[in-house]
Amino acid sequence: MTKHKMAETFAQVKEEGKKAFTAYIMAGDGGLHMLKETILLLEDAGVTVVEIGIPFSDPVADGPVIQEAGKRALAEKVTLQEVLAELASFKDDISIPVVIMTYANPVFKLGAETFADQCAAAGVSGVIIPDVPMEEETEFKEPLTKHDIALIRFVTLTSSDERIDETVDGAEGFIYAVTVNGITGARAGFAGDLSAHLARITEKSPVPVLAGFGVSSKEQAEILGAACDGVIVGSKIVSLLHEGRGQEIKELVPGKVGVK
Ligand SMILES: O=P(O)(O)OC[C@@H](O)[C@@H](O)c1c[nH]c2ccccc12
Repeated sequence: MTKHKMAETFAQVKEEGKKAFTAYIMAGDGGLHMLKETILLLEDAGVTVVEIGIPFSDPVADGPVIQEAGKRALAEKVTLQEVLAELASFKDDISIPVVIMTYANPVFKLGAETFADQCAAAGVSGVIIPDVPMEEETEFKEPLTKHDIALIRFVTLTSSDERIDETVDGAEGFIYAVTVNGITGARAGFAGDLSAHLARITEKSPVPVLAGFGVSSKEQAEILGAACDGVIVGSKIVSLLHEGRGQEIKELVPGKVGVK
């Protein structure tokens, strides 16, 4: 798939009266052979997009749950290249768009061109590199653009209006709207003005705006989703999969807006 295909998927979800639901998983947690099965389980659960994390030794933005999953995956010696090769082997058997989440270092090591080529061969629609700010994205973006793969940008709670304008200008795939100040992980509550913040970004953005960090229940997904185009759920999904409770993931995914 490509970023244009991903855009079609988002449009279809909207047409169905639903919000997008992106599920983050850690590649190699439980073994790389589990990847296809896990993606099919997410598809069945009604997930819109799967965000596949690549295990990394120094995951600065990851909270404890994702860090532990990364350690388990690293113990399996799973690498970026292996994940992309594995994905390529079954890409025609899955139907939801795939986004790769990796830090800059593994991409540098592989080379941005090779990385983009291998993402294309793996049918990847988008890439998230959280430690690469917009100002430094060009060398990653150019080779991805050749393959019609999106480089996804972040907006944070502290982004000024001016910064939001710059970020949405030329944004691709979707905007990752970070909902808390800090690292990933489940949280009980959010700032009171979060919905207004999300609505403001959504109004400005040419691509869907998805809210992520700390979303761990269907109720939270519904509340945040109401102010933007959907949510991203990581730690909760990673925990459920690790505990062998993958069947419960469907209970996190909201149905049609306004229908309980
Ligand atoms: O785990 P949470 O709080 O549900 O948040 C999603 C997040 O885990 C996932 O998108 C992610 C994992 N590692 C990251 C690093 C940076 C930004 C985002 C991420």
